Amino acid sequence: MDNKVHIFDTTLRDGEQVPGCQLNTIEKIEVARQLEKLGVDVIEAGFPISSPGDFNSVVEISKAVQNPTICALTRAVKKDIEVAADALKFAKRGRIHTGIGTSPYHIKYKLNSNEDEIVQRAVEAVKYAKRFVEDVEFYAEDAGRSDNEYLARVVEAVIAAGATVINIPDTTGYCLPKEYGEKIAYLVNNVPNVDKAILSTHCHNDLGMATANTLAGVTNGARQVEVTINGLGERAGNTSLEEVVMAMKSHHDLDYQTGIDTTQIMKTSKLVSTLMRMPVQANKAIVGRNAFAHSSGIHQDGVLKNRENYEIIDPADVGVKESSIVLTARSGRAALKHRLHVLGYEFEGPELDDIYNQFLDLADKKKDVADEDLEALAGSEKEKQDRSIKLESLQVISGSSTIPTATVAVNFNGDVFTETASGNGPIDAAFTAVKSLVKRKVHLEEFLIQAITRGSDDLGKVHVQVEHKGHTYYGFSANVDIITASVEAFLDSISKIG
Ligand SMILES: CC(=O)SCCNC(=O)CCNC(=O)[C@H](O)C(C)(C)COP(=O)(O)OP(=O)(O)OC[C@H]1O[C@@H](n2cnc3c(N)ncnc32)[C@H](O)[C@@H]1OP(=O)(O)O
Ligand SMILES: CC(C)C(=O)C(=O)O
Ligand SMILES: [Mg+2]
Repeated sequence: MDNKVHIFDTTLRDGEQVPGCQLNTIEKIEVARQLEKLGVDVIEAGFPISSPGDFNSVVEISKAVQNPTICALTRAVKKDIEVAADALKFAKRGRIHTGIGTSPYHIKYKLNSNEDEIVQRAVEAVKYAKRFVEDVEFYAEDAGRSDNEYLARVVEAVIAAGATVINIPDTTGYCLPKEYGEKIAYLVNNVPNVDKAILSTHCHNDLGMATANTLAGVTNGARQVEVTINGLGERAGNTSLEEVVMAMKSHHDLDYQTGIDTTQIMKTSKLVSTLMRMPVQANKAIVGRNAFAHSSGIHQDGVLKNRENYEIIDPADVGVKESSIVLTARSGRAALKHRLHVLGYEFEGPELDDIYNQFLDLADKKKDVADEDLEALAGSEKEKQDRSIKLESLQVISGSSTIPTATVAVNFNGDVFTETASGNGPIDAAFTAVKSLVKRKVHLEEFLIQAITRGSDDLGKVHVQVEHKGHTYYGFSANVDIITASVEAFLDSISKIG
């Protein structure tokens, strides 16, 4: 069997079903172009019958993207199929993805039907789609909870009707990896015409097993995986593209190939997160902020001796510049000594013990220790003063009928400078003022505001990530005033630039 695994990205369809993640056509084109750079084989661009906007997006993505196949979703309904075919008319390679539920739940309670009728509707839908396009994918919705024998009957019938790809969705994320793998194996072994089509996985993450199930599907014969960037998707999400691709790449022994340029992963993740306004959790595999950050002493010591002691992926392989070592009260001498060395200070033996103890005192009081804190500990004249950059005062004007304006006063080592700026919101205005005050070229890479509880009187926690001369710096603050917290976090990140 061919070891090429086709990557079918459904960020713009299943991912876009997430509340609050809807994108307009221009945004969808931007994502589609980035998915093309990433090297996906298929882009599921939308569900054209669902709204004029989604129809239009499929049309425009078909025009904008050349290499991937463009796929449009339908129910097993003639009108859906006609509209999908119309939306795909500009696609270089168009695919209609049609299907129907095959589990007892769906057949009886959702579709008010019976097994024989569902086979007939499935076959009719595939034949009808074939009138418009050569490439027809069939999904057996809720295949995860469908009886394998019945599923095999449906699959055989739709392949005979012309389906080129057969999607076996674990729609409710119910299956265990062994169970899902056995389902694929059952189809491989019991559908006589299975070699005429590609089997596809489409797993949901309700029990946190989407990636494991997808890989179980592949090892048992599936050669297309349906995935989304950052694992976005209905409810708990879909299998995340980055996890499956990197699992296959890391396990060379499996010998699977994809067309993905993995160095584009981080860029794609950030674009989707920003446009869909959906922050990536810090500990998300591959693309989370902490995925390549080492914060405890034993790990830091190990990584400094040999990166591979604690890293199974080279960060550069997924487009992350470098892994980071965060100095906290859980750090040890090795990490401190290394950072001091980078800053130009050499400490050994009792001197290192001494500065390490001072460092621990400071680290117990702070969340993480910045370079200038270390410089102060190391005795640099320049840094003997207090912390170098502090917010002195902040005043913002904002509202529905005014241009948001911010006046920010920042204390640089005792000297206070003030700047006023406007922006598309109060935070943008304040950040613009800060940027012109600090006179450093910083690029805001990530900005995340979170409320800990749900009350309107809650503290706003802000994380900021900025890039300066190829290096990344993190800032953090918490305040009941989210604009103040944002500016403080921004200044915190800037203050860490050496
Ligand atoms: C597992 C998935 O992710 S499936 C994709 C989910 N995505 C979406 O649903 C987004 C797009 N959906 C929509 O815009 C709308 O639901 C539409 C346009 C498809 C249909 O809208 P409406 O006609 O108002 O129907 P409504 O959404 O209320 O109900 C769905 C109908 O489709 C039927 N249906 C559901 N799936 C299928 C299917 N695969 N094939 C045939 N009929 C189906 C349901 O049984 C129901 O029919 P009924 O009204 O006769 O009981
Ligand atoms: C429409 C199908 C493919 C789906 O998203 C699912 O079953 O989860
Ligand atoms: Mg789905």
